[in-house]
Amino acid sequence: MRVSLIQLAVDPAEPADARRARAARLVREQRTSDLVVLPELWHIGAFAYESFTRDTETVAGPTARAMAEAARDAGVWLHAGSIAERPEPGGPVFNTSLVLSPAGELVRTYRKIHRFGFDQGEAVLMSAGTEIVTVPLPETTLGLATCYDLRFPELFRALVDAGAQTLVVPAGWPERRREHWTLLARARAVENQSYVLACGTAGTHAGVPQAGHSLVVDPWGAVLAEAGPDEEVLTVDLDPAKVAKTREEFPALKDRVLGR
Ligand SMILES: NC(=O)CCC(=O)C(=O)O
Repeated sequence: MRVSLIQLAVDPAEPADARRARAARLVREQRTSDLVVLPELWHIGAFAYESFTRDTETVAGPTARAMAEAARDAGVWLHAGSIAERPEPGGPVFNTSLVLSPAGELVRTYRKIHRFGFDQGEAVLMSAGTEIVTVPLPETTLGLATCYDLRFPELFRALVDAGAQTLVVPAGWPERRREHWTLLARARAVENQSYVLACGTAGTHAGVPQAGHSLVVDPWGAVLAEAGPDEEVLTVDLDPAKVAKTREEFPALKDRVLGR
């Protein structure tokens, strides 16, 4: 199973429509992949708080439409990262991930459960999701999480209990906490004996330099590929059978005592 993580640069000087067109072009270039992943809130920037309630969309809006066409043209499963979703005019805004099929259909959405910012930014401007979301693909079952969610192991355990084998984490993670990003991505892979596809952004927006360093981690915790700081596409061939093999050969998940 071939996966491509598109570590997109988010530059405030680039209009959102131009970035959508560029992201769509990059998705179309991944036609040899089975699954393509984009980062969190790439249409506005994960730290561009002033955009959170201003530049909102629905799941039928311009980002979703551009991504549906790109997924269909490339014939790939597409985790299109997340958008600032406002389902109803004047209603709450969610940080919502979109998963599209190779036919360009929106098959699942995930609303980020843990909002970042303590008492500012996302934590006050957006509403929290409540639903654990998995997506069965032909080769693996995805478990969905977003950025700050990476710090909450109980979410990932719940995803594994719901059948997840490949944990997908779009993010807009800052450079100043890059060590946490790589450490936590590997920890979530090891403790859940799952692949982790962690896809961040590049560049600087809202004055916050982004970490880049997207990574693909295998169920044993080995980093199969890691990006640098700039815009880059990481393409990796995964062996979906490795999840069951790892869980069978080192059955730590079966030894759980609490929370079963
Ligand atoms: N967009 C985010 O969720 C940022 C998370 C973050 O900066 C951190 O957990 O550290």
